Amino acid sequence: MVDLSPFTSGTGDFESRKKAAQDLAEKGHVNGCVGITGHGISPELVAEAFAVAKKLFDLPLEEKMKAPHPDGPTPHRGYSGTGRERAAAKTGGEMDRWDGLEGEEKITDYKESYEIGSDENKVQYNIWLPEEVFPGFREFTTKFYWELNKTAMFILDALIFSMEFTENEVESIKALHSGHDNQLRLLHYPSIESSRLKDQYASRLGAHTDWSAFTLLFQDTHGGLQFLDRASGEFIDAVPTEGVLYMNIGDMFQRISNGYYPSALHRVVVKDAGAARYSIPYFVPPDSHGLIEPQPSRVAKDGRRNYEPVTFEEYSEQMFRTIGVFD
Ligand SMILES: O=C(O)CCC(=O)C(=O)O
Ligand SMILES: [Fe+2]
Repeated sequence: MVDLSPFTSGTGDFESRKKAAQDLAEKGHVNGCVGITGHGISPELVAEAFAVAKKLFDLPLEEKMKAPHPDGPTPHRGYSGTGRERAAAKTGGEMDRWDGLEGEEKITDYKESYEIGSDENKVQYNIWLPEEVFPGFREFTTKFYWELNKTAMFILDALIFSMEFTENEVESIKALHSGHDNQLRLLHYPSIESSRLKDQYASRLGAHTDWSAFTLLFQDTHGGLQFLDRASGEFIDAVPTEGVLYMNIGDMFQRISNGYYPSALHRVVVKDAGAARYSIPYFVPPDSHGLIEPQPSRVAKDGRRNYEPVTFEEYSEQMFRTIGVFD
């Protein structure tokens, strides 16, 4: 756990910010993930977001399908129903294990999602439900998106501060994070029948890293999110804790930091007797055309550059071609 209130409160002096950043650097360096307190997002707003997500997923399928995620990677927006091919592909090996349990047909009904971005993003353009299907959905999720971006920018400040980058480097990294390429995802993992629960650690979302610079994650009380502990090779629970949001480093900040912060490998397993689970990830990538590269001051310290420059757009396309999934 890291307390980032010196960054979010607007009152943190240099010393308290420095301490918080050092704490972040020490803990985040281990597995690329930390729990964050003092993040500045009110519990009421988070509760409202979960209520909105539940209301959305409770709608009849034909209503949700009025904002369908298109085939292909762009835009990665709108509603994705359960059982899309890409979801199964993402869980790769772990689906086999799950399938083998009862020799049932491939289980596909385990996750549905809705992706939201900035209305100013013309490439990843939003796909909204007609207003009458869910009055207020667009307004609330847009407000929530920009509230989360404020916290994301404080976290970016803390990450940058913790790396002791030069002033020029700080400015160039910040300039790459306008917020218009972020992605708010509402996620629902339906409940799983007890007859299918022989292996309560069966997977809901296979192990992966995010492509973002970093990701914020809110989850309900059911648990299931796990991060890889790199030293032991074991997955450890990100225990749902009141007031805590989990932050994980993604592939882009791993590159920016020349690998100082590792991109966190994580997955979601079934817990809590297969109860339905809701979660809300918020991905914070750099703007798609900006060049992402290990910062020279860090490269000088490390004595080598661990990654070649790439834009987020190139990287996503490359990843998409390799694994055929969107995120
Ligand atoms: O549902 C979760 O807790 C994690 C979701 C996740 O890792 C993702 O969408 O990339
Ligand atoms: Fe993820």
